[in-house]
Amino acid sequence: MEATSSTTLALSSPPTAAARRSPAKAIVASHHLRHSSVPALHLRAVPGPSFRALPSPGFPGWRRKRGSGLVVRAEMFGQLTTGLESAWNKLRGTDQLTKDNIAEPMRDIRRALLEADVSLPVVRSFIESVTEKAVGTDVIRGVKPEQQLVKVVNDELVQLMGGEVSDLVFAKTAPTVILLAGLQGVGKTTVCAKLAYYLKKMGKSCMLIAADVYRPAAIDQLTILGKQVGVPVYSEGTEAKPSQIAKNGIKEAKSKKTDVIIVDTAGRLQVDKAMMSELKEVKRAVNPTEVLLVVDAMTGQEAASLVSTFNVEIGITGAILTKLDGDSRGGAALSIKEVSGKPIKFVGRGERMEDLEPFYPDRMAQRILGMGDVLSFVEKAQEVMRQEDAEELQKKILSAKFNFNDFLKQTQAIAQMGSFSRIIGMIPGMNKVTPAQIREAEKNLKFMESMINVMTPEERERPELLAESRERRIRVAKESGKNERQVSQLVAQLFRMRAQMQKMMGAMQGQDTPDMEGLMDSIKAEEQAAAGTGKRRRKYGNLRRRDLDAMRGFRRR
Ligand SMILES: Nc1nc2c(ncn2[C@@H]2O[C@H](COP(=O)(O)OP(=O)(O)OP(=O)(O)O)[C@@H](O)[C@H]2O)c(=O)[nH]1
Repeated sequence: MEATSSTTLALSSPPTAAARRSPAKAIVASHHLRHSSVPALHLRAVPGPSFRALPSPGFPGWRRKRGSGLVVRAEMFGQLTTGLESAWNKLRGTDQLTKDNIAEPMRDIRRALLEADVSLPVVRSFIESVTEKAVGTDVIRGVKPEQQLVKVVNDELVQLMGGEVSDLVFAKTAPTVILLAGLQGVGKTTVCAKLAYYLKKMGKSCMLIAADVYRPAAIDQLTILGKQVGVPVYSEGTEAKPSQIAKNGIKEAKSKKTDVIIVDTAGRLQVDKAMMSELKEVKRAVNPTEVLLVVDAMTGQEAASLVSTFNVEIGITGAILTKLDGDSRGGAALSIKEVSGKPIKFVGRGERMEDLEPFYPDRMAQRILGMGDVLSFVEKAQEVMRQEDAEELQKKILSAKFNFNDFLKQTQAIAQMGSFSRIIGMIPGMNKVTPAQIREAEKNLKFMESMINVMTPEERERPELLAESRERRIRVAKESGKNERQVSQLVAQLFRMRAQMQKMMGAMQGQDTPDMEGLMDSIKAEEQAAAGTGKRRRKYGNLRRRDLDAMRGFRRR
């Protein structure tokens, strides 16, 4: 038995004689960004009776130790993890992520991905989007640039692998038919049984259909594995046509009210016409809910183009990636979704029946980076920052200090989140806003920004300066190409926002009981009264006067 402890460990060089006598001494915990620039080999230390021979890229020989009481296994995608690490190391001592200082780490990431056999177009678009996001990321207090880059890379890796976990789809009315395809030796027959075992644990009854008639041993193998997991296997030997076997098998499964039927099909050494047309025929005969292509992780980006080819030829719903426990470099896991558009639904991580699990892009990304702790630290820091920002804003509103910087920050935050129109559409009750109104709102935002941009830092900080000084307003108007009245309106608008926000915050905090009705009435009246109507003129006839009143009112505070 293995894997009771799963601490990720690293050796910075092949073990010395002393280290071989005591492997534990040679192991350095890697739960933090390491300083070493020496490529580290990722190992998983698990208690066990022997020291198993395991893949050791770059350090042949030393893994043959036996009887040490320690089982050491290469961590998945260890080489890729190591390659990425040199990227983080290059950012040490910097205090920000910039286009310049990120160039070299991005080259390391690019190299690491290519060495991991990720397809070139995928690498290119990945690098582009990580660069763009990393440079545009706000600095979070307490978070180092290298940690921030880890987080950006993690998020992009998750997206690259499909974002969400792609669940198995079940037919609305049973049985669900799963058709498995794949080249010879990829682990298809084994996956049939593993999947049945997995579904059985979910409480589903299963049946396996042996439709691989070209390799008699495959039928025997499936029968044995079926027995092992306690699932019936339907077979008709090697004489019948695969499509007919599958049809008959489904009939039998239906009579037994089986929930899920898994059809094992023949594998070939390479994609050929005969294979594709036979698969098409079986697919037509069984009308499957899922068609899953089993691919071998060791074949790297080749696996991704296979998924693409099968999808074009027969139409598939997803892939199952086997042999991830081996010395695979990660190219398949990282390329499949992006290259083929089809998700990886399961991964095989060993030969045992329980070694099949759903594919979780986020867990996979974390395994690749080997930095779960850094990621959660950055996430927490982001959360704290959001909270601090909100608290800061709240304080400012309550003490009537909401200024033009805050105003700008808010509008820019909206811009960052996407176009104004999309944001408006998301606000409940706001979806009746017409496109013309949205365009108008966007224009207004730009209009206001142009005035704020020419204010001095002091004026932005203390809008009272503008309220009190006509010269300042005239200057802002001149520099922004607007007129004095427009600047006065903007200043008055900020004071009105302060008043409204303060009243609402006060109400939320139970500090006073503002005249909410009056406030809402006045907002509604302003919205309803169309510009230039008699009602609007009566109520807001002297807009300049009202603006000045607002400023005076707040100057007294
Ligand atoms: N290490 C490891 N071995 C696996 C995994 N899945 C399958 N295998 C092994 O790969 C070998 C081939 O598996 P099969 O299931 O016979 O492959 P197949 O695709 O059905 O092969 P054909 O019937 O010839 O098309 C077997 O020795 C399996 O035990 C896995 O996830 N990890």
